[in-house]
Amino acid sequence: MLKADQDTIIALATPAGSGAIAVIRLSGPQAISLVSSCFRAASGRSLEDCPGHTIHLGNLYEGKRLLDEVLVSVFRAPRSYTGENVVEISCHGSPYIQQEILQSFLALGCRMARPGEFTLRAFLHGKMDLSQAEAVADLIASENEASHQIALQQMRGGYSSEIRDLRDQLIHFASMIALELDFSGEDVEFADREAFRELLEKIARLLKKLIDSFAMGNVIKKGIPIAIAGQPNVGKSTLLNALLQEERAIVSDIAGTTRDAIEDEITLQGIGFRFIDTAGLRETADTIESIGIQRTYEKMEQARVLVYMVDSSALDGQGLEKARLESEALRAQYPGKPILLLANKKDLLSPTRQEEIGQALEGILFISAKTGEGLEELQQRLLGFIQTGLLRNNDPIVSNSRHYEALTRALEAIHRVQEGMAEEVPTDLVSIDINQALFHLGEITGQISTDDLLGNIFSNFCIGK
Ligand SMILES: Nc1nc2c(c(=O)[nH]1)N(C=O)[C@@H](CNc1ccc(C(=O)N[C@@H](CCC(=O)O)C(=O)O)cc1)CN2
Ligand SMILES: Nc1nc2c(ncn2[C@@H]2O[C@H](COP(=O)(O)OP(=O)(O)OP(=O)(O)O)[C@@H](O)[C@H]2O)c(=O)[nH]1
Ligand SMILES: [Mg+2]
Repeated sequence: MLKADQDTIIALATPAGSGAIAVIRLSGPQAISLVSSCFRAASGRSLEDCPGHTIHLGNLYEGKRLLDEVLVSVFRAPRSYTGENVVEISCHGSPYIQQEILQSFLALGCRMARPGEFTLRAFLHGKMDLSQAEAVADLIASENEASHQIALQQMRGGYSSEIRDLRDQLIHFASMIALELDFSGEDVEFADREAFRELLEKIARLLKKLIDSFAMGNVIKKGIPIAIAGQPNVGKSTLLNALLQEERAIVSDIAGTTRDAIEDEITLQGIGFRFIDTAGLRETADTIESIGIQRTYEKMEQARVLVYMVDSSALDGQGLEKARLESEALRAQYPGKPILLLANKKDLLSPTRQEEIGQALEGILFISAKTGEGLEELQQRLLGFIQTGLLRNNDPIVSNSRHYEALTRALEAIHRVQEGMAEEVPTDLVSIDINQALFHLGEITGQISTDDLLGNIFSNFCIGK
């Protein structure tokens, strides 16, 4: 079913609905001849005779009926996106015209493309490897600069060429070792053990680097989670609303207003941040509130950055000491997690009081969620926590969980090979692990794939891609 078969497929490449222009794309052996048979070019030339990568103005007909005046782009196999003959029809963007054109080609023997089928064909014709094809879907889905950068980098080859290269070298050793096994009676060594060890070392280093990048890649793709926690009534929900510029969470002067975590995303300087407003932390007999508080702890656990808010207008001497202890407890509980101490309700504070609090709680940031004062500085501090440098340098970042899985398995197999060699395990056993590593590396680039896997990946694409 997933073979690059002889069908000519068709789909709307632009979003459904009306627009200035819509693009209908055909791919397959008959694409050019089918369009040619119902297109009359203004130049008088036939599409059949024109070279690839050319555009033609003309009229499109269904039988004798004029459908639209269109621009037709012709790509000839193998120089096209899919590697097949491709024709793109740019028509006027009315849903009616789009449907009429689609219908007329279906009647002529085209078939509607399945989701991702154009890109699947590009993969099957060797126009791109599997990780590049997956990046096409990520690119379309990316909504901020950071995830766009990652997808674009992966689509242009990313880490897959490096993986392919190391895999090829590993195949070389695998075949040398297989040769040794063929001569098992004699004591011969075709594979240079020292060079092999170096290669394994190199592969393990690359895999580890890629695996480590996933934590960041995943977070960037989904938005960096930032939990806003603190006691009831300090102004957490007011802050969420202020950041989102929308009345997302209920605000009231009743302590315990927020019962369940509420989250939403905004983009700051190209990076998606997911802010999570939580139920205020306190001892409570209320069952529902205590479930909410339980959830607060879960969200604090999952967050990349913790914002801990206090109500600065309510901090007397005792409160100040309590806030200091709380912040220390948090640092002990979440070691390594950036924690930002926020003093809210600055608008209610006298400058001298602010100074006293600032001295007692080092690094605390004063804001007023109500007036918006200090929010700019808050966003700057949050951005500072996330190494923006990571987007500037060109180190590849893995954001695809299928790749993460395969990389992890491949590294495990490489480690087993390394151990096996160190312990002088019989060569035939070591070669099983080498093959495992080859398998998992090949899964990433698609050098090894099954119809099931491909079906799974491409069915998540949109139709027309
Ligand atoms: N109109 C249109 N815009 C589009 C696409 C498309 O298919 N059609 N793309 C689709 O996603 C992207 C561009 N990707 C493309 C990639 C390769 C080729 C292509 O014709 N490749 C040939 C020739 C290369 C060359 O001239 O050197 C080839 O690879 O052999 C076309 C589009 C984004 N914009
Ligand atoms: N003056 C002043 N009042 C504020 C400020 N921020 C919040 N408030 C008020 O403080 C009260 C509590 O605000 P919320 O945002 O509901 O507090 P919360 O931390 O979400 O409370 P819980 O959901 O109960 O945990 C409301 O009456 C807000 O209007 C501020 O910066 N200045
Ligand atoms: Mg609240």
